[in-house]
Amino acid sequence: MVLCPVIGKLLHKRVVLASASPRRREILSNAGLRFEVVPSRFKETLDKAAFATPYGYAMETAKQKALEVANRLHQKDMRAPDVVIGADTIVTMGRLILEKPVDKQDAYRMLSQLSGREHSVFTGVAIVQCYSQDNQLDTRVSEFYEETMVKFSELSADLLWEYIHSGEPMDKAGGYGIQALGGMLVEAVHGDFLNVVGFPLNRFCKQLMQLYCPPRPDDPRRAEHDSIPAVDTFEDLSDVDEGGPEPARGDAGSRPQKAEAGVAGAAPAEAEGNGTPETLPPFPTRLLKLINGFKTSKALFTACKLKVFDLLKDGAPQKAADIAPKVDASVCGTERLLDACAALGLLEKSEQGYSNTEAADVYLVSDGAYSLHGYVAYSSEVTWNLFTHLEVAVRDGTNQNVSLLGETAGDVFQDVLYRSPEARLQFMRAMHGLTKLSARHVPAAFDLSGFSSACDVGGCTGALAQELAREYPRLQVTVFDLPEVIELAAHFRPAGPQAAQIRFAAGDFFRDPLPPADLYVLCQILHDWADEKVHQILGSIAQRCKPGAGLLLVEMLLDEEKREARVGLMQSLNMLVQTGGRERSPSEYRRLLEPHGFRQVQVAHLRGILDAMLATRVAP
Ligand SMILES: C[S@@+](CC[C@H](N)C(=O)[O-])C[C@H]1O[C@@H](n2cnc3c(N)ncnc32)[C@H](O)[C@@H]1O
Repeated sequence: MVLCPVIGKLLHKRVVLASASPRRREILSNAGLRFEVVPSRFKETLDKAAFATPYGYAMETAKQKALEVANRLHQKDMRAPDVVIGADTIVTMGRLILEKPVDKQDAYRMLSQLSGREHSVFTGVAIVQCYSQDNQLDTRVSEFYEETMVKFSELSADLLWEYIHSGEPMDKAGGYGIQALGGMLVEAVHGDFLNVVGFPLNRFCKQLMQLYCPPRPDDPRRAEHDSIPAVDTFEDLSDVDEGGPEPARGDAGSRPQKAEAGVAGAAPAEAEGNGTPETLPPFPTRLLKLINGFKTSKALFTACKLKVFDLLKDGAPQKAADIAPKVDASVCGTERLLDACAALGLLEKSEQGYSNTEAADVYLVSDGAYSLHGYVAYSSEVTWNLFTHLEVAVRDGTNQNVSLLGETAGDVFQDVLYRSPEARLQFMRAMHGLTKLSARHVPAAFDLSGFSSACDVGGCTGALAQELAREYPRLQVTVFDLPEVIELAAHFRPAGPQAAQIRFAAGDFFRDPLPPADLYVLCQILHDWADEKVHQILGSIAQRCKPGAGLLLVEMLLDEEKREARVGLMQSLNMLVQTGGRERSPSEYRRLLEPHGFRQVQVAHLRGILDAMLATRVAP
């Protein structure tokens, strides 16, 4: 039986408790919550002196514990749990914070301080709601604390030592466990008993309710049901607003002292001056994140440019002062950049210094098999600059290469992206890293085993060709691209057995005949061009195709209403500023394909950022 209906509704979600505490596990299981236990690896090393209040420290520790688990699970599974719960319990005497004793002497010191006196037990709790979109983890953190006053009897030294030798104090904040032998030390408890055990269940349920079904200010049931309303007052558990937790706001009405509690949704407040209740809008967490998003990108770009991740690869942690001279930067600037990277989950920070996260080791070092370093460099040096002209691009509907280069830009590839061998190689590195990662599910999206030869038109470094060859060992793939690209493609040739299946051919798909094949592939080609040029490319392919030939399109597919495919819609803006092309929906592609005899279109929405469509050439 589940008394709190919110807990009942959480049964359909993946809930994770980021704590190894058997007591917390028991309290939450007894409440009917179903969850996995993934103990946090966050080290409880926050500087207590940096917090104005002890409960501020407990809440922050709880939050960091939960976020560490959310990030880890997201990185591991590329899918976050729905909710991660973190908690941290501390015992305080005045401003002194007592955590777990480090040894028996420490336990004795703590317990004798508590003897005959009243102390506070605070548990900070963080409820982290996770949203994975486009492989990005988005979190909404709601946090609160509960305080319980506990009074100990006068305790003799003998009694304390006897208790300490029982072994019970060692893993418990303040050195005692109220639910077991330690209960004998306690004379009085004022407040939530379970909070002292380690988890304030009652307050947790209230917080869940505020998160998932915030009461409307004019709802009469609000007054009748202080904490647990009847089931029918619950709305859908899906997000009720785009705003995040409301910081520094007290619970409406009852307990204003718990000012840090995060509250999603509007809460009534007194309008200044006239005492009229008004509704405060939810705190715009996501909006602020959007406003500040460019800072995040640039911090990552800068760390890559300085080769911070290369420096830390597979090595011992290093301090900012050691890293700064090696990357030719100031210590104060380096420290801030490293802290920012740690906060973004790109680095780990410990007492020994900074080290790479697993993701940084795989994706952000410059020489890894799955490195995105080239894509980061291109984003920082080309895309970033073009986006500074987004307003003009939007006003004029044109790409901004002229603004960037300060001269008349002709063909986007031949005159702009390939204006120098360095620029060309930079673009190719960017494409290679991104395509190798994002096109890996493409070969298995459809059964292509009936085809014996493929031509990857505009195949660049052969990143997709390598994947196709791996999946279909009998397939021969020709990578067709401009001569200047083919010239540099050797930098990217695979060493494995697929190498023999892949050959490279130079040419211009607007002018030259394409190599023969029974499957033509266009990966991130059509999005570079406006419809007129797309028809030229498709016309040229159709000319070479016999009935039954296949055409595999690999692109970011937009949803038909152009509402949801956030990464694709951003990419469509990107195509506007960079090439004048666009991303399209499946039906827009169908309309382009049909006049060229490509029918029976199948669509596969793949994991990652690219999708695929397979069309068959029918008899004219
Ligand atoms: C956006 S990239 C895509 C590369 C590759 N298909 C991938 O997904 O990684 C566009 C490719 O089209 C090639 N390209 C552009 N214009 C071309 C032309 N006229 N003839 C042949 N290839 C061309 C470029 O050199 C580049 O490799």
